[in-house]
Amino acid sequence: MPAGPGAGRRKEAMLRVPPDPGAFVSFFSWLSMSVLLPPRYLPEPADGQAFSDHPEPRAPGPVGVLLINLGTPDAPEAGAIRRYLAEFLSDQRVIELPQLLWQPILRGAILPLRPRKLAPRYREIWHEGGSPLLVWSLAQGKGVDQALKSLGIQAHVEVGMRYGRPALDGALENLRRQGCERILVVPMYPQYAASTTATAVDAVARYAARLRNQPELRFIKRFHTEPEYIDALAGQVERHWAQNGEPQKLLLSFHGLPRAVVEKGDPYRRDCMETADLLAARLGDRGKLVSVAFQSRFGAQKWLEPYTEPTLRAWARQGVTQVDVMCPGFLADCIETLEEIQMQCRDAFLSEGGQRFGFIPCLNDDPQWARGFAAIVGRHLQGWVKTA
Ligand SMILES: C=CC1=C(C)c2cc3[nH]c(cc4nc(cc5[nH]c(cc1n2)c(C)c5CCC(=O)O)C(CCC(=O)O)=C4C)c(C)c3C=C
Ligand SMILES: [Fe+2]
Ligand SMILES: [Fe+2]
Repeated sequence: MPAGPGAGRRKEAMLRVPPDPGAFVSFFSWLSMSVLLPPRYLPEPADGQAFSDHPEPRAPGPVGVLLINLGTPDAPEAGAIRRYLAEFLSDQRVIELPQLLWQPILRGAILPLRPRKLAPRYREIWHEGGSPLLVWSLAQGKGVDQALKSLGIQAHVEVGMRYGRPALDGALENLRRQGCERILVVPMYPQYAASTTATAVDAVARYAARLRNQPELRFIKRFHTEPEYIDALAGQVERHWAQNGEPQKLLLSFHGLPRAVVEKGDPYRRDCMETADLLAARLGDRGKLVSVAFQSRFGAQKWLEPYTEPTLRAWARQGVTQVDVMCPGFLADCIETLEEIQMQCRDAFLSEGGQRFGFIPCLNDDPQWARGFAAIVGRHLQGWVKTA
């Protein structure tokens, strides 16, 4: 179609970026910080060669891999849970409301009540080494480290949490202290969501903004279509079925998101559906057992549907007696899988007449997944290290 006279103007209008309301706030922080204070950067390790005219040629430093997971409370107690939720739920990538409106609700209604309700639930799932999310994330970091070495890839692997400990900044400091000038950042979320992946990227960028000598950074956006991930999920399902028999239905339960953020362009739902299609195809004939639902609705607005627990209840009422549930969006078991699915959803399904509820664990310390994750990481290190 030939471009009409208004086409250029229309295109220009499409490209115009609306003003960022946050800029108003940044203006005041600029006024208070930059006008009065010089920039303050983190100290750099000195090698004494800064003024040398003939410096020793430097061998390229080691490569760092930073695995980032969500984070979890330090203890299964109301105080620790309150500190964790305060940080997590103050993130505007997670709750897309103006702070002026949201903070009174968070501080006045959620933080006084929810931690006390969550404490016994965390206690039920707590491991000797801490919160399961932490224990399994660290185990996965160790597994990836070993698997990279056995692929002949030399890299320092660190695990950092977006909220709580071990802190992301500390993990990045550890990598810098080990001389890593090239860092691959790997959010531990197979499916991209702004509330998980993008906030991890933002936090790394904020850390980098505090450095004079920035490392070279790469980011993995998502890896839900990588064959190693789908194979590891299929392996987990097949092992479960070999021990327990096949169910009538296999429900893939992903963490939910508010429907509105998907309508505004978050690709998360699509990533989840692609994951389900690939896993179903990988399971062959038994792929027809697969359905998808979304768990963990929070607040009053509509979240992604169908919801997990009502789906299981409805199936039981319709005469489905045997189901398995798996949570492919979580690499590590956590309160969402061990308590919400394995306990609450099991009770709901059995109370409606279901007879067998199977919970298929997350990939956790599965050695097949450690090798697969390392292979995915290795592909993103191409050009930085020798890869087979
Ligand atoms: C209220 C908004 C929330 C959004 C949006 C959200 C997205 C989201 N979360 C995960 C993964 C995890 N969430 C976990 C716990 C958790 N999530 C929310 C809220 C939102 N999540 C809350 C309030 C909590 C705390 C528990 C509760 O109060 O119910 C966890 C587990 C942490 C643990 O300690 O075990 C994970 C993991 C994803 C993947 C996601 C978006 C796709
Ligand atoms: Fe969540
Ligand atoms: Fe939840």
